Amino acid sequence: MTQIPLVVVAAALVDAQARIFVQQRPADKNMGGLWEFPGGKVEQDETPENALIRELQEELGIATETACLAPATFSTGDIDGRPLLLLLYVCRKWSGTVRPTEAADSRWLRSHELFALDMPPADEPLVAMLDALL
Ligand SMILES: Nc1nc2c([nH]c(=O)n2[C@@H]2O[C@H](COP(=O)(O)OP(=O)(O)OP(=O)(O)O)[C@@H](O)[C@H]2O)c(=O)[nH]1
Repeated sequence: MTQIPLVVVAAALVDAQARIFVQQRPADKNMGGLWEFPGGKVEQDETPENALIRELQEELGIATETACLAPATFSTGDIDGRPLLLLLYVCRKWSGTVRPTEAADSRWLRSHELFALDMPPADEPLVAMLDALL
């Protein structure tokens, strides 16, 4: 049976030094310990951009808006047997200070440094594309 993909949105926050924010998933979560871009699942009746704005507020305490979210690339994969569609946006403008609320750890890294991180399989093509883009 064909399943509707789970849509997950994520942001590459890029600072003035061209560093990208990544955070480590808590050990007790699905894919715990892996590094990822902030974001999460798009809920019913949410646009992808509104979902990402909400997740950035919840996870990092920052505010941004749709006009500051540039669609960058996407990848596909699966989560527990369900197809995954992972949408990555680049965001260079937000208000507030990035303060992770849920992450086990976090870092600001140059794009080439992301290759050394242990990330979910669906993030690998995103990292390669980001490195080419930035
Ligand atoms: N945020 C985020 N999730 C990712 C990335 N790559 C990737 O495979 N995922 C997967 O996409 C799913 C996102 O779910 P989540 O648990 O972070 O989302 P959420 O905040 O809505 O979760 P909740 O159900 O705990 O409220 C996870 O299974 C996660 O492992 C990524 O770069 N960022």
